[in-house]
Amino acid sequence: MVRYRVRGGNPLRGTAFIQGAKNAVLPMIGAALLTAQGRTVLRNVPIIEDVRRAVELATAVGAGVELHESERTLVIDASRLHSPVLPAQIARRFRGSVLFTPALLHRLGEAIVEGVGGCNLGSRNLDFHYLGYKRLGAVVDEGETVIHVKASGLTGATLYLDTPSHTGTENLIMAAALAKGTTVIENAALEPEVLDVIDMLTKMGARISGGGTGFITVEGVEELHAVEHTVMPDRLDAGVFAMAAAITQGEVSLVGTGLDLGVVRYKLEQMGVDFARQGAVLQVRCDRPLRPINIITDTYPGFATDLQSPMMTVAALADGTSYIHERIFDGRFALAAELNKMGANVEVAGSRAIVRGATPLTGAHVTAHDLRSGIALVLAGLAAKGETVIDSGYLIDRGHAHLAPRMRALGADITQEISEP
Ligand SMILES: CC(=O)N[C@H]1[C@@H](OP(=O)(O)OP(=O)(O)OC[C@H]2O[C@@H](n3ccc(=O)[nH]c3=O)[C@H](O)[C@@H]2O)O[C@H](CO)[C@@H](O)[C@@H]1O
Ligand SMILES: C=C(OP(=O)(O)O)C(=O)O
Repeated sequence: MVRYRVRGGNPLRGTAFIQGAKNAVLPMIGAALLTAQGRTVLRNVPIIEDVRRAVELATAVGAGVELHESERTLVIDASRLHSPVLPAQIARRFRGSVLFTPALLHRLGEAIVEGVGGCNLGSRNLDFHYLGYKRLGAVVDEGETVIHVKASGLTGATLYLDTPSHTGTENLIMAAALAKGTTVIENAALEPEVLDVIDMLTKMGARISGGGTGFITVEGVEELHAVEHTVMPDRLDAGVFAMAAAITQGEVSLVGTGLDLGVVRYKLEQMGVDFARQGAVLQVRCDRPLRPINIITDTYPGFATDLQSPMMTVAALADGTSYIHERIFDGRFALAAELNKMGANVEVAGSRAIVRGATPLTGAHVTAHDLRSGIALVLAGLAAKGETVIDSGYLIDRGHAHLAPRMRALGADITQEISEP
């Protein structure tokens, strides 16, 4: 049992070190399993619970994995994969487990998926993944709980995604990388993390073009080799630290090479937050009352759904009425009721939320329902009067590394408590 305890009121000041991206490192661990040739080294690995689960899962299928925590480095030897089973007790704890399927298919001719976890955000289908594998020549047997994918070799095909699924795109690229012939993926995801995965696969010897255009072409190759790759910075972690500076009327320098906050920066600027790029450092400060905002979540380069919850907290502290339209997931407003316990005024109607601010927030006992609602409650706690206790903190640790010490270094009063269940 993990619980966060936050006492609000301190402005955050100092330097925040942004971690490597969760949504890039997980497919990269999957990609490392595609090759039997040598050992893969991943640098700038975020030490988050999802990475620990991915290490357990890679070990369960036969990879030798060393996680060097203080060096933030993973060394993966996938030369001796022996089990096609993604065991339920590990796979159901994180979404990234779905990204192991292509490697098992190529290396062992089958993948037995006993479950896929991830944030509880309403429907999270995987039909694009399985339809894509079928088009490439796999046989997919979708049982009640277990999915069995089999293939004695994949062949390139034209694939189309109804919506540009993030992990769907990554999985189909990995499946196509070692297929015979050419695969075209239409309506592919444009997220920077997908492009980082393409970079790594290209270094491994894959032939991929069109990344970032929505139309990806993959020319299958015979084999891939192990490489060293540095995981890109986590723009969601960076967004959270920028918001923490904004709501506490603080000033924080974000350190993480090449950070681009895109639309999140522009939205925060509209709310009155100042950003200044100083070479490789992005400085964020706020010394005025926040203005309300309208947000519509979308796939990249739209406003990331994963920052919608933290932004709801910021909106609750802004002076006026903000409107949020969630367009990616049909169940991503569990935060509203928790924020309302703290004094916010959030009204939800279907996929839209109206946030009437600014209401003073008061510490309360609240629950994280998913990773991003959890971190949004941490933000609320930083701005609230008194103490906020956030339960189900494991969900926060799925995606944010060393959260309490990194925030304490900026002056926040936050502790993480771990107890036996
Ligand atoms: C590990 C990882 O990278 N997770 C990210 C990834 O999740 P994930 O890759 O699961 O998200 P997707 O982009 O696939 O899903 C987006 C939407 O498409 C729908 N869909 C998706 C696939 C499919 O086969 N059929 C289908 O209908 C889903 O139900 C959902 O409504 O992208 C999400 C959207 O940016 C982020 O919130 C997650 O942090
Ligand atoms: C939805 C998220 O993650 P996952 O896809 O890993 O559940 C998230 O990071 O907010």
